[in-house]
Amino acid sequence: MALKSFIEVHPSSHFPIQNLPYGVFKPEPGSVARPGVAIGDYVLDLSAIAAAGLFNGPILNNSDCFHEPNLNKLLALGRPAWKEARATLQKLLSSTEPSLRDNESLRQKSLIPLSKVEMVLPIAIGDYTDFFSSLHHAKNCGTIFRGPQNPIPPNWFHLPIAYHGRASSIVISGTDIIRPRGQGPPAGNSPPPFGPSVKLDFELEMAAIVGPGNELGKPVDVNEAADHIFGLVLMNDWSARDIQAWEYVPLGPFLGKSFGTTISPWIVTLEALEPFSCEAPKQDPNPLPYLAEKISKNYDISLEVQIKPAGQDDSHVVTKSNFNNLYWTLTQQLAHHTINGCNLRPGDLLGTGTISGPEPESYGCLLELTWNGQKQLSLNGTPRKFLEDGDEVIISGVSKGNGYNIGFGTCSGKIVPSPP
Ligand SMILES: O=C(O)/C=C/C(=O)CC(=O)CC(=O)O
Ligand SMILES: [Ca+2]
Ligand SMILES: [Mg+2]
Repeated sequence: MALKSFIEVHPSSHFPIQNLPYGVFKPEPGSVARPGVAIGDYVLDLSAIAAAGLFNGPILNNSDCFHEPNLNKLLALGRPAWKEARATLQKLLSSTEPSLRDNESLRQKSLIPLSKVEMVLPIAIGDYTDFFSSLHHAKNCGTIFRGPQNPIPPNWFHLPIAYHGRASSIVISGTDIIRPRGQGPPAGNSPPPFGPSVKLDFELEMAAIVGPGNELGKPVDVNEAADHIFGLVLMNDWSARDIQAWEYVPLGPFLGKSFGTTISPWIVTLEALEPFSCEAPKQDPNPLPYLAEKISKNYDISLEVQIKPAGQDDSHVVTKSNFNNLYWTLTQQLAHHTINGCNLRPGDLLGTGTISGPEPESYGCLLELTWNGQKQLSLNGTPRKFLEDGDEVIISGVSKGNGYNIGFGTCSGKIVPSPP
């Protein structure tokens, strides 16, 4: 029989007992942030569970990792600790286990309606890297910028391309995004125009949260890389296409990306996603040995982006994609990142890159959906080429199982005007 919680969970919920994603929350404004897992319409306060002595397995029984304002300590402990925490929590929340179910005062203390809490960034992010791992996205961008002859750079099929992003401007879902100002490409011999970006875009991405990481100088083997990934979040790599187009040759994205990146509050663990793992696309040419993995895994996660245009009450679906569109796997990304000896640390964030599928309805950003503004989308009659002030972008993600969902909730942000 399927695992069931004593807490009633609607079949459409993203957060059944099979999921138990980790976040960090404040029960009320001004209170101390603490780790929790989502279950149905509630968050279970893990600091209260730890204080009650209910993390009683061999690794976690004396750990203070659930009394931290972020998950970094838990991430550093690695997969054996993550498995123990999951087993403890699934047992504690199951319909047949009395220790929390029948303890009214602990239930009152530890189960808080999601509608009441404030979610904060679940991790302290030291470093953020953003990959470029969807072939469809790479091909579309290359065609737009360089024409259809050779859209994909020759290195693309040999290594997962990435740039170093900016960790300081990563924000939690719900945070407003201030339209960046900057230089755009000049017309003819004129000086570059300066002002609020006129080509503000979203990018549909997911990101891996790094676990223990590696010592400087000691690369992670691709076949062991999964043990360094705690889980995944949804990510929006907001991009100012005009700023980016003018600045990114020769050193890559800079101010066109670093003004804001939004992540969803709940980290869905690789354990919870395991029933949705699937074979990654066959790679041709074969990757070099350090990137050749015994098991090449993707995940079947349906992704969707909606835009709620300024002044409207309804949001409109602009694209539907799937995580399994990625060519380079998470484990290849992580192994490649460390192959030169670079060290990853607990809480580092590795963005997948924009996840575009093969069909125009599955493109992961407005650059592709409007072909760099050559076409426009109709949001129930409202035209859009790029984002306008007041527009809200809402990403959602879910894996649909037999009778339950493993969901990510949403990752949203609203554009507010540049400062005067
Ligand atoms: O192929 C190019 O020259 C440019 C590609 C992009 O602009 C894509 C991009 O913004 C990178 C990303 O997905 O973050
Ligand atoms: Ca990106
Ligand atoms: Mg960005």
